[in-house]
Amino acid sequence: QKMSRPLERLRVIINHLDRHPAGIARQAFLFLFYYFFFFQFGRYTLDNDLLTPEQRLFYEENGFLLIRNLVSKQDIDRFRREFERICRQEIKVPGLVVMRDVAIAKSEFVPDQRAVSKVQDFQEDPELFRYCSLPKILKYVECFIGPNIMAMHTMLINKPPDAGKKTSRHPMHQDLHYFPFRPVDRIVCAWTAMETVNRQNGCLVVLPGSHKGTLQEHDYPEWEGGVNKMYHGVRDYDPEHPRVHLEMEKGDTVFFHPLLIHGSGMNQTQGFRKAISCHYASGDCYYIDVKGTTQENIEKEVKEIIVRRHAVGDELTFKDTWAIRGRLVQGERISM
Ligand SMILES: CC(C)CC(=O)SCCNC(=O)CCNC(=O)[C@H](O)C(C)(C)COP(=O)(O)OP(=O)(O)OC[C@H]1O[C@@H](n2cnc3c(N)ncnc32)[C@H](O)[C@@H]1OP(=O)(O)O
Ligand SMILES: Nc1ncnc2c1ncn2[C@@H]1O[C@H](COP(=O)(O)OP(=O)(O)OP(=O)(O)O)[C@@H](O)[C@H]1O
Ligand SMILES: O=C(O)CCC(=O)C(=O)O
Ligand SMILES: [Fe+2]
Ligand SMILES: [Mg+2]
Repeated sequence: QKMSRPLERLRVIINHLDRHPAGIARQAFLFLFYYFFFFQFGRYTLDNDLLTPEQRLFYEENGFLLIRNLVSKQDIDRFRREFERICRQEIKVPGLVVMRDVAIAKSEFVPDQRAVSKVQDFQEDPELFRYCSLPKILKYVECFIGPNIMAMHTMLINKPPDAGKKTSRHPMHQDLHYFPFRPVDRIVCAWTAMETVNRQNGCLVVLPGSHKGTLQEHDYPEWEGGVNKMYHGVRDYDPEHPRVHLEMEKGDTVFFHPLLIHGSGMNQTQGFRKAISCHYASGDCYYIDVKGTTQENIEKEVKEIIVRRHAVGDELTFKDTWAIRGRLVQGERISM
């Protein structure tokens, strides 16, 4: 990845000054350089002994960091077996949301993985939830959000072979759209490939640096073949914007900022592309009221589903739906 222009220029100046070591100008520039450097560093990452300066700078500039081979094959095989047991309905997990692709949602029911495009909210499944507490993952998460860590949202995505209507795509979006908590920089997603994930089977696609922008308005994209429930995309998406396809191998894990614009392409293979993910927030985060903001439309949809599923009324708030699912995995639960 390319470094930002201002940083690149500063690097050039510093190199130049190093060849002319005397003088006040050098001191002044060095001071400014390090001031700028730490200002940049402090925003999206925290002081830690794990990330190299290059990795830190990469996340600061791009809004994501890919760590190869982080989760072991054995762990991933165990997650896969647990997922298959859920699909075969051998176990029932309280609170679990099972979603079928919109293209097959109304077709005949078959209890195997072909019917399931993702499961969400597996916090009550000890085997799958092990993913969220893996020390290898938490060590990285701490670099972004600090030592108090809540697992807020859990998901195993089983992107199905596209049924011909491109419904297997996930539109470009910012995950913050779904979250009524802040501050934004103390939230991070860990997303681990459970097998080779490439352009063919619909890898993640990201817009590097988009995390420096603000939360955009989201809506259903106007896709002829249909869109999955709650798969909102950024409104006025510009398909010409430079994108990066994140091709990953089994166990590779990407950490990304909740404002990073990302999505995933269509699955053009016959396999079910699997990934497991968790969104973490600091235990010191706080809930916000999304009334009057761009997030009002997703709040409304979530409430409608909750009311249908649990036959409750207005007493359960958007905030409550998150507080109930959140689980502390390290440190203290302060205000979440
Ligand atoms: C950062 C992170 C938070 C980002 C995200 O998670 S983005 C995606 C967010 N998505 C979600 O939260 C998934 C929400 N999905 C669900 O809650 C469920 O899968 C439901 C859509 C409610 C379906 O639940 P289910 O138990 O299958 O209920 P039913 O079979 O009775 O179906 C109820 C009505 O929903 C329809 N439906 C089912 N699956 C989908 C689908 N994939 N896309 C669009 N519509 C769908 C289904 O046809 C039925 O419609 P009607 O017969 O009522 O017209
Ligand atoms: N109108 C749109 N609104 C939001 N997101 C979109 C829109 N069109 C495409 N996307 C998203 O852009 C990303 C890339 O899509 P897609 O895989 O179709 O393109 P691609 O990378 O050119 O594919 P391929 O690798 O097959 O050439 C996906 O996340 C997709 O959902
Ligand atoms: O695995 C994918 O396709 C991406 C899913 C995603 O970004 C999300 O659910 O928020
Ligand atoms: Fe996402
Ligand atoms: Mg594609």
